[in-house]
Amino acid sequence: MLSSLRILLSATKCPATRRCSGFVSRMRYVNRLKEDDASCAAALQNGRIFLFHRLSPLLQRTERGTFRPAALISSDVQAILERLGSDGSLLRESVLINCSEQNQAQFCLDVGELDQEAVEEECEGNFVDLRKSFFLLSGAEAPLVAQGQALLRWHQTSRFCSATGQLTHRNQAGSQRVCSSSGTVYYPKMSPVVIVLVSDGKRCLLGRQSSFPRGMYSALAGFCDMGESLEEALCREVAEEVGLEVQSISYSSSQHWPFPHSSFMLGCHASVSPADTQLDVDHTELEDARWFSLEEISSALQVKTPPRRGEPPVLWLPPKHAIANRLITEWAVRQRESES
Ligand SMILES: NC(=O)c1ccc[n+]([C@@H]2O[C@H](COP(=O)([O-])OP(=O)(O)OC[C@H]3O[C@@H](n4cnc5c(N)ncnc54)[C@H](O)[C@@H]3O)[C@@H](O)[C@H]2O)c1
Ligand SMILES: [Mg+2]
Repeated sequence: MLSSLRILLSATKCPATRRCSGFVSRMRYVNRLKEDDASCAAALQNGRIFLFHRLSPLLQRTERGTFRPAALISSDVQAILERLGSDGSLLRESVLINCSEQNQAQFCLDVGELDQEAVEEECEGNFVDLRKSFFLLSGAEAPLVAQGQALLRWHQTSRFCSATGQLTHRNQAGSQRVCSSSGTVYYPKMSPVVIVLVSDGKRCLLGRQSSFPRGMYSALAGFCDMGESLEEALCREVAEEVGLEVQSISYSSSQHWPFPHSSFMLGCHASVSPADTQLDVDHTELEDARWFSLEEISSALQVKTPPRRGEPPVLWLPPKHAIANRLITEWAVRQRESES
């Protein structure tokens, strides 16, 4: 069946082509910080720090009433830590995220050992659960916070070598951990996940798990099994979850997703024959799956905030930064074009 699949690759913009100036030197700088502890320690002194408390990012409200992640100056964080009774070594546990377009190294730090309210007061912000943050932040900021949280989570759950049981030690950037006994090097891990928007040419297919908020539907997704290609995983997941065989696949884009423990989401579109759209939903995986018309999707894309408790249920979709939203939006645009 796979050999008959049509696989179309879309030309996706490289991040470097968005703004050419300085991209190469910034990336080389970040790479150097990962490899050279002394350079990274120096960069930390002049860097920006994104604070987390038990993996929830610190957000500040802007004058316009929107939210942004607090990017604090390193020396300010040091002063705050000292005022709150930390011995000062905590700052060195910061983990390198990236480098801003202003050439400032960006780090994340979890201050979960300090009193949450005291830090919030000092920093004039609030620690907000990451999932909630995703609905509050802009497109550029959410991935940064997600990356920071994923790195911090990895460090918090990788303190011991899984082969020897001995402690592991991180480098200054936090880009790797090394077993103190065997020298085995560990790098942050992601699980590949395929996410697919299936269409029958007129409608698109969305599903919901019982754990989703009321009324929310998303594209079908599933973890890739060991040894599988992206296409094989996609066909298997669609077959398992809704009992359909896809005919063609086109790649859209990818995304790092911090839930449940860092996934690498590979986003695709797929089509099924209009003559073969009868769903056979596996209810152990999905509470529901349905075909939605362009009209239904267009109005769901307009829903900006989830319905409140007591309000009538409406279809709503994952937030803008979620690749599911992108796939659904892409489908709606193409569908409008083909129907006009
Ligand atoms: N960013 C987005 O737009 C978006 C949208 C939908 C789903 N997702 C993510 O995709 C992920 C996968 O979707 P799903 O839950 O439908 O997957 P799924 O259909 O593969 O079902 C999940 C089950 O797969 C098993 N599993 C196999 N390998 C696993 C691994 N490496 N880690 C965890 N569980 C594994 C577990 O039993 C788990 O309960 C979810 O965690 C979700 O956060 C992201
Ligand atoms: Mg699934």
